[in-house]
Amino acid sequence: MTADLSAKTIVVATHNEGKRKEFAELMAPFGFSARSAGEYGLPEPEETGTTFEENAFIKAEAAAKATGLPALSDDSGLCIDALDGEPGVYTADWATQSDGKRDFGKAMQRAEDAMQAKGATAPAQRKGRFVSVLCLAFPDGTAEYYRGEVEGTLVWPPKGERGFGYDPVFLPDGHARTFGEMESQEKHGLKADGSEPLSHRARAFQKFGKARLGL
Ligand SMILES: O=c1[nH]c(=O)c2ncn([C@@H]3O[C@H](COP(=O)(O)OP(=O)(O)OP(=O)(O)O)[C@@H](O)[C@H]3O)c2[nH]1
Ligand SMILES: [Mg+2]
Repeated sequence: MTADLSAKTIVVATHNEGKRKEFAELMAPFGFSARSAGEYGLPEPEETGTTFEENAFIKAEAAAKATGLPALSDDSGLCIDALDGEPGVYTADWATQSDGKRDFGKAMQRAEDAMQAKGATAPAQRKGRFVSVLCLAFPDGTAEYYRGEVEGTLVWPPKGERGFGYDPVFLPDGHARTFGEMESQEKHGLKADGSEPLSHRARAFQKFGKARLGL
């Protein structure tokens, strides 16, 4: 297969239901059939990279090779300035328990405790960003990357029941509500006027859409 998307089928190389839902909503207007790696029964590859790009490539390449289809992955995380960028690529690991299940209540508490230990109590000392790197990989081994970031402040206690992961403690700059309090369209919907969307993943997806989907 050549490195194009003319077949209008793409594997969403994720096992995270929250991401799968966001990608399905983002891709629907472009007429793409988007099935996730989980739906293809693919195993979750080990993310051994030390950068978002390396891990995004591991996931997309594995899915493209296994299915013979173009695959789009997302490697993302929360980088907190007071913690020298942690948890960063280890954002999911901070939530992973000894039984392999994820507990984001505990992960948010761990981030909070780490900030408290650094004396980061004032909002200005609690800045951070969500980062998303998308990798589009083809069965022929070629790959390309799209990065999106959103700046914000870490708040405590968590607020809101929507979204996933650390959304309830992330207050994006210029907004009065956390990601956890926002409707999905407000968090990651593309804007009709083409202006920049809000979430890190939507910002990366907008770049992917401009390069590949005729956005
Ligand atoms: O509150 C959040 N709002 C978001 O918008 C968001 N995007 C990513 N994350 C968290 O960052 C880690 C990524 O790890 P990650 O890229 O390895 O993904 P994952 O392991 O969940 O799925 P997969 O795509 O690898 O299969 C995971 O802990 C996610 O919960 C977010 N948290
Ligand atoms: Mg992962």
